[in-house]
Amino acid sequence: MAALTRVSGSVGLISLLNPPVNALSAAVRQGIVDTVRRAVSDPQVKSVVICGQNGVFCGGADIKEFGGHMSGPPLVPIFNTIEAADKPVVAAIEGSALGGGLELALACHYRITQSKARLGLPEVSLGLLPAAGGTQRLPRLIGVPAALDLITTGRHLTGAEALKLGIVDQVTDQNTVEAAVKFALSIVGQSLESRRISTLPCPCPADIDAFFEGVMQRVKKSAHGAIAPVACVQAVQAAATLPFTQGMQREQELMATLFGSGQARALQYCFFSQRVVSKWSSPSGSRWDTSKPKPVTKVGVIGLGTMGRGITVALALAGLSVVAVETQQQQMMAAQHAVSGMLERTARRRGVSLVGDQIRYSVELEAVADVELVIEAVFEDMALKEKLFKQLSTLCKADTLLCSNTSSLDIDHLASQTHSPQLVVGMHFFAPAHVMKLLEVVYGPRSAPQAVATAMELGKRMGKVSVAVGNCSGFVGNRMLMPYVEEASFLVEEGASPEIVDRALEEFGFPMGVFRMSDLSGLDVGWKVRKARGLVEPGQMSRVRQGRRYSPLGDLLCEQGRFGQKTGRGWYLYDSAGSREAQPDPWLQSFLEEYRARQGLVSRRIDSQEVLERCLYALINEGFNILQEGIAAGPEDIDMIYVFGYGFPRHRGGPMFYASQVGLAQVLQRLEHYQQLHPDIPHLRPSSLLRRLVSSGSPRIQRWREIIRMPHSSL
Ligand SMILES: CCCCCC/C=C/CC(=O)SCCNC(=O)CCNC(=O)[C@H](O)C(C)(C)COP(=O)(O)OP(=O)(O)OC[C@H]1O[C@@H](n2cnc3c(N)ncnc32)[C@H](O)[C@@H]1OP(=O)(O)O
Repeated sequence: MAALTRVSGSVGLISLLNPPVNALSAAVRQGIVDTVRRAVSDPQVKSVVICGQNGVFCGGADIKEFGGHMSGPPLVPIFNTIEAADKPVVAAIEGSALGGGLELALACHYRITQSKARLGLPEVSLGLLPAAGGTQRLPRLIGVPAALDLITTGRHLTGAEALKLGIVDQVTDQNTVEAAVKFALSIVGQSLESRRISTLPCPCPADIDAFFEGVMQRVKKSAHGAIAPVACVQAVQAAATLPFTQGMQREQELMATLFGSGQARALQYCFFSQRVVSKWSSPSGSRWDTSKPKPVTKVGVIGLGTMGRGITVALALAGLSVVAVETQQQQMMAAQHAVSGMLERTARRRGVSLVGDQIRYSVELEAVADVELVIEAVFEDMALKEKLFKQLSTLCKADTLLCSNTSSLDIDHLASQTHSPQLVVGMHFFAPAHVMKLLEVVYGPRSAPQAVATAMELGKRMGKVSVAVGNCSGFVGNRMLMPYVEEASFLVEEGASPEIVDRALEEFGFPMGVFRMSDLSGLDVGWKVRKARGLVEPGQMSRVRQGRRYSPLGDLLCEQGRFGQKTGRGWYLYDSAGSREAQPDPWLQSFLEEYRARQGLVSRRIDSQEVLERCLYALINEGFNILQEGIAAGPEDIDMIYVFGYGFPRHRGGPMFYASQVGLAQVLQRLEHYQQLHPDIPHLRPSSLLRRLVSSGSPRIQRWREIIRMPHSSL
């Protein structure tokens, strides 16, 4: 798991051998212990280089080991031994040096890196902190503010950025290991005193207490209840205020509280789930590993409203040629202007340079005749989309993939308008499309495996987490959102205020509660959908529609012109149209009182437990229905959709993982309880899959797929 060879006469070359990322498994750690001992005691070895096999230095601790019993030598003494060695040790960083991988490099006396290598301490995104000395060595090397930024965000740096910050000593575009060996030969005999980071003083800001107080406030605010970022700050504070050995003790104590936490389990589940969803499969038997994506270089985007603009930017940033079509000249010009600005801002933020002339604008649909894939992003109007798909099917090349960005309309129906329904899939982006990481790829029963594979691959090229899902109204994300949003409105009818509902959800970890989110996206959006479904009865207050409970509150607000932030009034009051500062609205309070009185509803006190249970369990219950119907292949798919598309707190793992943490029997029992109280709300009726899982002993979430696939009686 680690090999020692002697190269260039006197350099001991230690290679980590654990593909694909040379994670520090027990065997690798033992390998490092053995090879370092041999290299240090071999009189013919004058200096040492540590590298990783296959162009990757080290992806950090082996995350797969975290769930079980940890055995093998611990990292901290290994790294201390390396640092204390009396022969120079040089890290040769290629590919990645992340987490424990970077901590290993920090224990070495010198670091040489490939310019494109990725370096970072991403432990915080796994619910942990860099507990093999990372929180103590990095601040000593680059100063407290820069170390705090890297450790609390977990962001990756390129080799070139790492050089600027002083994390590495040299960057090369040549063979990194050869450069490191050459360097190792050149430093034999030099003093190592100043190279042992643990012995360096920690460069600190002037008023250290005030500094950490400010940092802690900012970190807590953006953590939304995640505990790891807070522990990271505490650990770095220890580096700034304590000697190294005591700082290390503090690091270990903080790590101990994080390591066994539910949040760490949830975040590590997210890490693996993100990879699971890329290995998609569909009920027709098509799969990621047997379906080859079609090469795509040129994409057409039709409709340059908010979504079309964002999609155009995302495609261009991924290096694709884009033909952007908007039928009205004036709207096209406005879109062109907006896209240029978005591209410039995003490129600046990401530190990438723009490639010119990637986007061609046109008012003619024929402009997309030679593209390999079209993404339609026109209004959510089935008649308009039908017409467009018919036209595209005639004018595009016979093998062009036709994709729709619809958020809820029937993909099969759109496919049926074309000559080649197998080439039609949904590509459902989330606003703003160049920022949000989620892409729902929607397949129908006739979609070709290659069409799904191509859309998934295109999403990946755009840096998205692509999740393949089946076709149904609202697909996965919006279908589950309906009961969640409806429950929130029912709670307000029953006595809660929008503030009470939002506070409970925000304390749970959502960046915004239902009502603040609705005000941001516009109440008219849901109004339009409800109208299309025949649910809206203007001026009417009836609370039963289409045979089930309905809340007309949202419709009544829209009828008053209260569309949310854009009109300065919605569920909240804003200083002016477009302002973001939500204030409780006394008008809304009296409106609700009057509404309840007219409905004969007696307002009652609703606590945050009820808010969370009714909103979240209704959402989760719909998730179980979706799994049962095979619309999502597994709970990981749903969880990644909610984490990346709907702001579900990542440290809760996603709704299905959260349900597994709460306990499926508990979720079932509470749903049964609420269903008894509200028999007119169908989405509180427990899903039969939930019942089946509970009667199977509530297995671990990783086993749900087996149970879902098992034949069962519907009784
Ligand atoms: C109580 C004391 C305990 C002490 C514990 C000490 C703590 C140490 C802290 C750590 O080091 S935690 C780990 C920190 N490292 C990371 O977070 C890196 C995670 N990996 C990545 O970001 C990426 O994988 C990569 C390294 C940048 C490579 O990306 P790429 O896109 O090239 O490949 P992937 O598809 O992501 O990964 C390929 C394959 O490898 C698996 N994998 C990656 N990293 C790890 C890892 N650290 N441990 C175990 N497995 C890892 C990944 O799951 C993929 O597997 P698959 O089966 O092919 O899907």
